[in-house]
Amino acid sequence: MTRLQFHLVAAAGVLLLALAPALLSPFSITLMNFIGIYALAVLGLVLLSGIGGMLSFGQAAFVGIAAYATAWLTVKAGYSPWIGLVVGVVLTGLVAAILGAVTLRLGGHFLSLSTIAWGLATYFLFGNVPMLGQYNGISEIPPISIGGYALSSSNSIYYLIWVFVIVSLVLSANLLDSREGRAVRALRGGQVMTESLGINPFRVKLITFVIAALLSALSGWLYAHMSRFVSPAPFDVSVGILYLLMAMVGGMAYLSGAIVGAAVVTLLKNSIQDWLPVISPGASGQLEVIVFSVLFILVLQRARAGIVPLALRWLPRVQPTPPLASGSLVHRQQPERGQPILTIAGATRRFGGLLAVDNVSFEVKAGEILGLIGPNGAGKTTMFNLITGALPLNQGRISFLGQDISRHAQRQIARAGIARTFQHVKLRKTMTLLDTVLLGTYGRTSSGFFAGVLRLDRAEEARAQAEAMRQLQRVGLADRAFELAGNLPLGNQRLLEIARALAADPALLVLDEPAAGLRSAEKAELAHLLEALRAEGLSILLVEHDMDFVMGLVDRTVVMDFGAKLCEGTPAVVRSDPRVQEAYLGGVA
Ligand SMILES: Nc1ncnc2c1ncn2[C@@H]1O[C@H](COP(=O)(O)OP(=O)(O)OP(=O)(O)O)[C@@H](O)[C@H]1O
Repeated sequence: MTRLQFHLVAAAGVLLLALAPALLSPFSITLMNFIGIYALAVLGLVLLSGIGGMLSFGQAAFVGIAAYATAWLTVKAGYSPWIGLVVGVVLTGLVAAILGAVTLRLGGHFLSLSTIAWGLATYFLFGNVPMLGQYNGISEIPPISIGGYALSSSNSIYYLIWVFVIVSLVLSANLLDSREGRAVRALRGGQVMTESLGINPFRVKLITFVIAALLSALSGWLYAHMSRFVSPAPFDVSVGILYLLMAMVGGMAYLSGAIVGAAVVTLLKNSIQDWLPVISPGASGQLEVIVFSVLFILVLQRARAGIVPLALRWLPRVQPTPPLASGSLVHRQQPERGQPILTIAGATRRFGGLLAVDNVSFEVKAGEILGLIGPNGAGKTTMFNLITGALPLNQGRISFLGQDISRHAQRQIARAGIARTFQHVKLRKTMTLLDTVLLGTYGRTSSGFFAGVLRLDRAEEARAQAEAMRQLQRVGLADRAFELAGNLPLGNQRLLEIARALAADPALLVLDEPAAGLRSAEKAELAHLLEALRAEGLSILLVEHDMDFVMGLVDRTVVMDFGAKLCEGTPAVVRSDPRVQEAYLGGVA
């Protein structure tokens, strides 16, 4: 399907939505209103949990904060619902920023557990504060008015709800297709990967968390003025779980999954409410919970990815948008060949009583490939982690381009010009090759969330895309730019990681066992690429096990054993050193 056809289909969908009030019964429109209101909250959850990887059970609390804020302001203080919208959104954003700042550093399921805690706390707060009507809630909330026209009927508020849904969907899609959106998509790759790209994962998580809360706030505002009544029950943690179910049914990783999931679960809930009283009069409330619990488990077991990816398999693929590709990002002036660029002086790292790196000193010079080798447990990986900032030094000093980086965080080191790859490839499998390499340009570009959402970033994005295409060409993967990273064989995935690292325009490339797991043809291709990069003036530090690969490629080698530096020199010198033969080569030379 071409882009034009896709836009025509989308326009037809919007037209159908616009005609719905003329075609459907008022009851169906009320259901559609609920679907739209749920979809807004679920859209936030998709961004937060499905795409950003932060599982939240507490999204209903944010819906509630905005709903109560507008209810109180309009009923008790007599303000317009539009003031209620502004205050509701600001208040929800503030609460989310504070909660996020406190909880988002928690790893793994501790974050999810904390979302349950504040979900419950908010529910009890609503139910116990006399000003908020306690468990009776606040009633007689006025309808929203536009230019003196009150949106008091289902049909009239319908348009407002769906305008909010469509605008939020489009803006969220814009975000995901921008510099910061790619950072959100990278979060699931873990802290070490995101930091290695110069991204501050905590900041990205916090902003995503606030955006998700703001979408919930819009949902809460519309809910309050559509229902004209708020009470604690619709903002309970169980509703937060229902939102999660909607996201999972629709497709957690897809923005459109929010609408599909909200629609399927709302329609199902409605039909359950029709037939459960017939099966079991008097117990339908409890049975509904059981039916949804069973559904949740079934979805987890059978269709974890949701409906949207299933449907996408049958629908024609939309042609990828051609890269914007114009102009170029600023390139760094590479240091003069032969100048020391990385100096390690007396680096020491202990793990308890074990000296993993023991007073190691060496230099990497501009334009050379330096190999760091040693037998298993010699301390190479620890040394690698010290250089890239993944581990702090106990003693010693590391300087890069004359700057002391010993105490720098990983992302500062990345931004200073050291780009790395990983022994176990760290790629987001569902990102295209182009997007993967674009991630590498993060530290060289500056468009923020706001610019991304409003598409004010296109000029910079065009330069970044041109750069990403150039790096893909450099590693020989340009013709596969729109394929998914997960579909590549391991050898190509390693090349892709190198392209991503090169997109950061580093002065030093550090590679962690790049030949591990590669077939000999792939190794030859990799060696050829590294030689070409050296010829262009790039400096490379290679931590590698594969002796043939290292010795045929590097200018100099540093050998480590038992945490200490054993010797250093050209491959010929190192090969003939008896200490090395004894410790590592076992007489191979
Ligand atoms: N996080 C850690 N906690 C405790 N000990 C560690 C830790 N990381 C590494 N070590 C120990 O430090 C020593 C050096 O390990 P390191 O992984 O740096 O060696 P290596 O040369 O990279 O080995 P390999 O080639 O097997 O990866 C080993 O004895 C290892 O068990």
